[in-house]
Amino acid sequence: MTTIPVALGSRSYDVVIEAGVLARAAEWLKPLSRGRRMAIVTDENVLQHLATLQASLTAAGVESEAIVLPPGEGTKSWAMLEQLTDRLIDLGIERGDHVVALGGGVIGDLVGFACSILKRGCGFVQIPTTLLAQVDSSVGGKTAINSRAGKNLVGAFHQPALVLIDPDVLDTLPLRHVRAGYAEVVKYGLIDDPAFFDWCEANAPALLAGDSAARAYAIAHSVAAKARIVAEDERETTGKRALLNLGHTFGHALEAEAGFSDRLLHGEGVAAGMALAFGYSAAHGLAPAIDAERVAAHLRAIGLPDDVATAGIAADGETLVAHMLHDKKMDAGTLPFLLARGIGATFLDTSVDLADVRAFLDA
Ligand SMILES: NC(=O)c1ccc[n+]([C@@H]2O[C@H](COP(=O)([O-])OP(=O)(O)OC[C@H]3O[C@@H](n4cnc5c(N)ncnc54)[C@H](O)[C@@H]3O)[C@@H](O)[C@H]2O)c1
Ligand SMILES: O=C(O)C(=O)C[C@@H](O)[C@H](O)[C@H](O)COP(=O)(O)O
Ligand SMILES: [Zn+2]
Repeated sequence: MTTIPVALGSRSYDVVIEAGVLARAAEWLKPLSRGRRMAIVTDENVLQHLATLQASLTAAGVESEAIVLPPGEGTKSWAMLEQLTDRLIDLGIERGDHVVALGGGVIGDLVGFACSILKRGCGFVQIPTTLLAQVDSSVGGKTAINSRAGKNLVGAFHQPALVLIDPDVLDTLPLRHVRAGYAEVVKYGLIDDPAFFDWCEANAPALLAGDSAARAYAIAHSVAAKARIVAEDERETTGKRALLNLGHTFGHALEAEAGFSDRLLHGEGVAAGMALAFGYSAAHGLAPAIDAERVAAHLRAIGLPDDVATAGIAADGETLVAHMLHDKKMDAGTLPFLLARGIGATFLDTSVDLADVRAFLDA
């Protein structure tokens, strides 16, 4: 068992990683249940793992009630937020209770946000069931739904009380979603850890094939990287946490163009966005062209998009930049970009001219 603390003072919590931990989840959840019925929120594709979780709770004498939502990015919506909060209120959830989010980043983001506003804030636990959620979204307390105008535009910082990661649940995850989650894994190498990028190049095939050692290493390494960054800059105010946004300004614009649908998964948008950020950096003499090509080649080799066209998007630079103006990093009318000086050397550039970005995207 690996336990990684997220050090945030009174909001600190542990990320517990162990194969098979879902079947023992009650060991951690029973003390949080206060002898009361626990609400578990999940989606229709996670029912097998819901059964394992509920069996563990039942065996420990903890009652639970499942709320099963439709799968997909469309669930991060006002309509689902309303439905979910009404249901939690009907169940009598109190501030001192902990709601369990069992699912991918969609369920985690929605449940976390619902819990941030329910009775002005109740507790929640993340039990992530996708690679993306295990390496990224379950840790750090960013919660949100999408608005008509863009990605994650309505949300809150609300930390979970605990994150329980069972890598074995990934055995049922379709390969397309494993690949999409991998984009957020390789992101940590590109941000500030070139040795981890080397590891990714060597081990991505094993990881994608479900090799348990590669999977365990990638999850623990990613969680440790995210925990370190979040502990330094919980609310993205110093520029440190913004590094986790590498590829996201481009990626969210591509996702918006795809209508936040299965046409382009979040991780796929991030992959294309990271390749674009490196391409832009190289085109402007900031990073060696060979690094940008190495990043794009790696993403292509494992079947992820590496530009606008391979992301399946036909929009021009002007359209994509218009989406970017909703980016949450906007500051007094300026949009800072995550660019790179090379692999493992990402930085926040506040001097990017959007006309250059338009021209780069059109080229
Ligand atoms: N809060 C954060 O810090 C953060 C970080 C990264 C991404 N995100 C958000 O996360 C979301 C994407 O998350 P995601 O990629 O997990 O998508 P997702 O939650 O839609 O899950 C992907 C698909 O896998 C299914 N699924 C989940 N677990 C499964 C399992 N074990 N077996 C079989 N099917 C399973 C789901 O039903 C869904 O169809 C985006 O909305 C993104 O914005 C948030
Ligand atoms: O945790 C963070 O900080 C991140 O930026 C992680 C990202 O992978 C994630 O997609 C996040 O939700 C994007 O943040 P946003 O502020 O651009 O919505
Ligand atoms: Zn992301």
